[in-house]
Amino acid sequence: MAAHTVYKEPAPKVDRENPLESMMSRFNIAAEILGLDEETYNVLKAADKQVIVHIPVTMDNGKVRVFEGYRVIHSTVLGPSKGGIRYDKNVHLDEVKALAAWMTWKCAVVDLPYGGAKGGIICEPTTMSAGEIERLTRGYTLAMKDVFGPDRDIPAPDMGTGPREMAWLMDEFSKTVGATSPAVVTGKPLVMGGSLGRTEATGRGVMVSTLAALKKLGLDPMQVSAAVQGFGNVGSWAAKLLSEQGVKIKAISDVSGAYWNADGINIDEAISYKNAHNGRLDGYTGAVLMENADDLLTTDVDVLVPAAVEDVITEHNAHDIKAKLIVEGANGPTSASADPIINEKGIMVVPDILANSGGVTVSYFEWVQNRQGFKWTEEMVTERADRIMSDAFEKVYQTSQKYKIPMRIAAYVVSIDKVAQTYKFRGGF
Ligand SMILES: NC(=O)c1ccc[n+]([C@@H]2O[C@H](COP(=O)([O-])OP(=O)(O)OC[C@H]3O[C@@H](n4cnc5c(N)ncnc54)[C@H](O)[C@@H]3O)[C@@H](O)[C@H]2O)c1
Repeated sequence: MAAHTVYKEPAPKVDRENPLESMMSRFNIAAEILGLDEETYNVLKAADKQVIVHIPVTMDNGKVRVFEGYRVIHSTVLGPSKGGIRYDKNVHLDEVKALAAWMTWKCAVVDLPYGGAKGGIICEPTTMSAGEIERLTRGYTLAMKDVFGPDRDIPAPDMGTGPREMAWLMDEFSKTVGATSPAVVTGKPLVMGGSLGRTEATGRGVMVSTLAALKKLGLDPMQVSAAVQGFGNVGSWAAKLLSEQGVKIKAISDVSGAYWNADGINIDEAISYKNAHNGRLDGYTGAVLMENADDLLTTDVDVLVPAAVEDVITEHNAHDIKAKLIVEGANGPTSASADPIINEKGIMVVPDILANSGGVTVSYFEWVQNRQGFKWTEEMVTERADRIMSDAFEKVYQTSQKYKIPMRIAAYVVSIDKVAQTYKFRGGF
């Protein structure tokens, strides 16, 4: 059976579990459960297209620097591909490939008519001027003009990029095709076709899926405590919305450290503090600074929300986790090697491809609004996104019950099954 195929890829440059291998090991388990035939397995495991470009940019000192950029289209079986663009010095093709495949599964699990893609440029945006970043973004867009398109491939922000870069991308693409094309990219500024509700969408989806999971576990949100790792867009919104539902947030963290308060942290206060201090919690006095920030992950709470970076829950600390529920706000916060330990302990995991899919769902709404030429109200966005998240959670949960498998594998089963069935209908060569 094809699912046993050994999958070999070059090791990534970074010193952590290869994200592509992590993704493939879960993909393989789900493929085996589904009894995926060899043809479909081989089609779905490989990226459709990998584009590597070299972008010459005139730097402020007058010299030309050449940057390497990628766009990986993993699949367009369900529709045009969708996925963010990352600007970071550690971007490497393997990671982009893994992230592109994750986008395929993420879009499929929430039933969006999208395939998966991801892009990236090896650069250090924090050391570049706005002008240099603009020229880089426009150069990348021009280089990708035949890849991007509202019906082909729709980028969005990721690490190191935001509404500003998406505005430049939209403008450059529009000039290239000779027509205003807002639907070519999502995550745009609100004034130029961005969607209401996008900022909080991922954190909101984390909250909705946490409540759905607590219900299955028979736990009352008013009686449970939580720890949230990462206090950026996803972490701070998840913490705020969960605390509004009565969950006691006992610990939060960011790059400055982890902060603990047994009586519950006042999240609105912590967000105001962060906003007034350059986006960081350094010196926050509403909670005690924990000696070791990593202890947040193993602290005594009911719910753990990793919402910062990849590979923080590993075979080394999974044994010590006390939470009954993990809701993955971040992409890939749990190494594949930790999965068996977590399953053994009976911890329920709402996996990343389900828990943080609220973001891409509202990106999809942005694309729909751009194509409709009609702006939805915030209530419309929220109500529709919440329904999509609840339905997706229920489908994954029912699949986990049916096959007696963990939620993570169930999410892959739901996604792969949808893409595989569609592939069969569309047909190969
Ligand atoms: N923003 C979205 O809509 C969205 C959607 C889906 C998935 N995600 C994923 O969620 C995660 C967070 O994204 P974001 O948009 O909130 O990023 P962000 O840059 O807004 O925030 C990241 C936060 O994590 C903190 N952090 C970084 N390293 C840390 C560490 N080692 N320990 C504790 N905290 C640390 C930072 O200080 C910051 O508070 C990423 O994995 C991202 O891919 C984001």
